[in-house]
Amino acid sequence: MTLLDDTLSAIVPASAEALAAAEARQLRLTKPAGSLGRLEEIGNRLAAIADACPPPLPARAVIGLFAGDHGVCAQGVSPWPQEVTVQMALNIASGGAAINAIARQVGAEVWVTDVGVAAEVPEHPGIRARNVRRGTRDFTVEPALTRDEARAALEVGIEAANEAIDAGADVLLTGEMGIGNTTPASALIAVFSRLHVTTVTGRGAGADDDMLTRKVRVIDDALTLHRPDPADPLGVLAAVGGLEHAALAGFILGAAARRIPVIIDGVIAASAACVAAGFDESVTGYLIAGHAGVEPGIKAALTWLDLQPLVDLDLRLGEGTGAALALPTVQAAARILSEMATFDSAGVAEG
Ligand SMILES: O=C(O)c1ccc[n+]([C@@H]2O[C@H](COP(=O)([O-])O)[C@@H](O)[C@H]2O)c1
Ligand SMILES: Cc1cc2nc[nH]c2cc1C
Repeated sequence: MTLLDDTLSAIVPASAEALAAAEARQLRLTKPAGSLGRLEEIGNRLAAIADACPPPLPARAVIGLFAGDHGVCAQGVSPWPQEVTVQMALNIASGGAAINAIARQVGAEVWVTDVGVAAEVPEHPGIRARNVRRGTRDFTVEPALTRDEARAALEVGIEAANEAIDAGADVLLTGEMGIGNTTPASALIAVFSRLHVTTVTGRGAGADDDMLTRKVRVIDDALTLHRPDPADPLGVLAAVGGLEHAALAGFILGAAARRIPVIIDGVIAASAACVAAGFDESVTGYLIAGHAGVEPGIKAALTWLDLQPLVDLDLRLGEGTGAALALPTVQAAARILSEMATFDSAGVAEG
């Protein structure tokens, strides 16, 4: 058995009993029924994930941030040069990126992993060196990855989840950095959601009209060339995915196998969540969608996964920023279920 097989066999659906207990408890807390809106739904989801009502407070957060490069950049799908991936990975590892500022604010750790950066990444105490290959192949010409490479990258993500949880993390957040990675993200979302490429493709880190048109054509051509089968998620990843997309899918699977909630970030994370759900649809019960974002693929993917985003700040950065901003809301949802008095205990009359 491989780590991927072991992880998949450990995943069970989130608990329907704990969900029902949390729904019932919400009605006994000192507030009009339903008055905390979607916060109640998040709390109930946390109960189902942990199989406990009230759920434990998700106090120790680790953002698994995976960096990778993309052969498809040769087709002119990003306005940024590929070397920005390694430069930003180093910036994040040194604490100077947006995600570091937000993570400090919300009390989350950022774990940076090189799973597929094209350039040689200098040794850095803040970067976990797990490079599977130096960037994907250009998927307009050949599959981005072999199945073995895709599996290896998935397992890098599973290992990161296990290490974070073993170190005490009780909530995981997804982050990534990779110039060009919105192109494979849209390709993956098109495959799983069965929506047209134009519906799920956006401007990424700043594509103009011409570049957006090219991006759609490039993805369309690749899907025609490879005909990826959504029933074979490893094959889909290999055909049109990315190393960080694979690692993020593994990170999600690893969390679900350990019954730990995962807050997903933007379009890259949403595409990885589609891959993870392609392996086992019960994974969706362990997910919380951090934010709505600007990329159209996010909405398509979240609809496919039956998730609603928590915050909506017109973000289009990635790195895990939207997931990190959602963390305090998720923590508040858990506290509501565990710390509020009931009508009985507080002696408050019921309506
Ligand atoms: O998370 C998102 O929704 C998101 C939306 C647009 C851009 N990004 C980030 O921008 C980079 C990819 O953009 P691009 O245009 O090079 O494909 C990559 O580093 C992502 O982290 C991320
Ligand atoms: C500067 C820069 C920072 C990023 N962070 C995530 N994606 C990014 C893309 C660019 C270009």
